[in-house]
Formats: sequence, C-alpha cells, structure tokens
Amino acid sequence: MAWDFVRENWKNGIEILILSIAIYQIYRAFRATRGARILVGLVVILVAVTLILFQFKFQVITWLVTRAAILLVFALPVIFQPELRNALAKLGSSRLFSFSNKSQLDFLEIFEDSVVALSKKRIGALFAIERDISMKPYEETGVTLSADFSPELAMTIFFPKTPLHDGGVVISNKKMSTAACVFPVSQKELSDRSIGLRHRAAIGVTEETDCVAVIVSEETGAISICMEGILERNLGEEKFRKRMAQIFLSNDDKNETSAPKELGPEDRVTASGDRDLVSD
Ligand SMILES: Nc1ncnc2c1ncn2[C@@H]1O[C@H](COP(=O)(O)OP(=O)(O)OP(=O)(O)O)[C@@H](O)[C@H]1O
Repeated sequence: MAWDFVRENWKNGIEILILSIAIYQIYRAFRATRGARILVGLVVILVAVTLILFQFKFQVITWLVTRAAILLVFALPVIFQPELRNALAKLGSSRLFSFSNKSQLDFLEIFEDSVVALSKKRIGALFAIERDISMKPYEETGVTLSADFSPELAMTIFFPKTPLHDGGVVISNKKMSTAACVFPVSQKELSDRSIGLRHRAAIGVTEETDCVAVIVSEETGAISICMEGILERNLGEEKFRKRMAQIFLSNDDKNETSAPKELGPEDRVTASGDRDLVSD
C-alpha cells in the first residue's frame, strides 16, 4: 500500500523538493534587500484580498485584483532592479582579479600590513578591492592615481585633513586606481545605529558590486571586511589576515600561498618599522 503510494507520487515529491530549494535560495538571496520588504508587503496584501474575495465573491473587485496581479509581474523587475543588475553582472563577468602568483601574493601581504598599520595609528580608511564587476562608476567620482600600492601612499592618502583623505580608495589589479571616491551609502536598515557613514558606504558598494571593502575605523582603529553587503566587524590582526587569505587565495593557489606564510615577521614589508611615516 505504502509502496504504491510512493511509486505514484515520487515525482511530485521531487518537484516539491526542487521548488522548496529554489524558493529558499531566492529568499536567501533577496531577504536582506529593500525589494524583499516591498515584495513581502505586496504578497501579504494580495493573499489577504484574495481570501476576502474568495469569501464574499465580489465580481468587479476580483476582476481588478486579477489584472493587478498581472501588472505586479511587470513591476517585479523594476522593484528588484538593483538585485537583478548585480546578479546579471556577476553572471556575465569573468574573474579578472585572483591572487594566483607570487607578485599578487606580495601585494596582499603589503596591503594587509598597511591596513594593520593604519589601524594601529587609528587612521580611518576605506578600500574597495575590485573583482569581477567594474568599479568605473565609482572611480569617476574620485581622483585618478594609477599608482602602485604602497603603505606610504595609503598612509598619506588617509592621513586626516589631507585633500584625498575623504572617501574611499579603489584598488584595481593591484594598483591604487582612484582615491576620494564616493561610494553608495547602503539604504539597508541597520540594527546597529552606531555604524557610521564609512561603514555604510562599504556596505553600499559591496551590495552594488562584488568588490571586497576593507574599513579601518578612525574612532576605534577596528578593522572590518565587507562583502556582498555583509560587514564583518572588529577583526583582530590575525583574523583579518586569515579572512583575506580565505577570500583571495583560491584552493589551487595553496602551494604558492604557503611559502610566504612561512616567512618570519622580519621578512615582511611592514608599514610600521622602517617605513614609518606617521608617528604614533
Ligand atoms: N559615501 C561615501 N563614500 C566613501 N566614503 C565615505 C562616504 N561617506 C562617508 N565617507 C567617509 O567616511 C568618513 C566619515 O565616517 P563616519 O565617522 O561617519 O563613519 P564611521 O563608519 O563611524 O567610521 P569611523 O569608525 O572611522 O568613525 C568621511 O570622512 C568619509 O571619508
């Protein structure tokens, strides 16, 4: 009996499973976005109205609601325009910036050291490391540098009251491409009201592109990483370096990554030590 039931309905079971996974994945992708709230609101109104109409059988209102539901289908791409744009851009792009060789690994190490030095000196900073999606629209808001990354330059740019310290630095292909860039400030309602504009700009730019933002808080010196609009705050030095390696060093680079990690601290190019530009 039970076997017959399974034989007759296994296809329905698989269908339900596929649909559940798809709906859950869509929910996961969109739950933190502004569009999700609008959609939930619309769906709740639609379900409530449908239930009322089903109960009372109002013909004219039923006709109107059915037409409105069709309009909703056309409205969805507009409501989810930022999310769709992001998803399509990710789909159509290829990986241009992966740390796959020694020079790139060196860059990562210098970058980490610079961020740690900025943190120790409590110099507020915001970096956006470009990956697959172009950051051109944000680069256009800033001042072109096209300079090799160096701890000295990072310090000079973000040193308070200098002309370029306001805004973010875009790092593209291991170079500091632009400084003083204005990033989109996230519209997401943040539970933590203490999160200021620098961190919100990091959330905003990583919501719009696939870049990795690294933030140093001027107030506390805390280092944070932001990806896909998710902020990982107050990472200590060790955790910051570990997360950067996890993000940028893919599995097939393991052999190359292990070598520099074995170097002692004296072998590293540090922003403090010899290269100290700004006194504590
Ligand atoms: N849209 C933006 N794009 C890039 N940088 C921005 C943007 N808005 C603000 N900033 C930067 O953030 C600085 C102000 O930071 P604010 O104190 O509001 O933020 P915060 O997240 O609390 O950071 P901190 O912990 O460093 O104080 C500005 O001086 C500017 O350099």
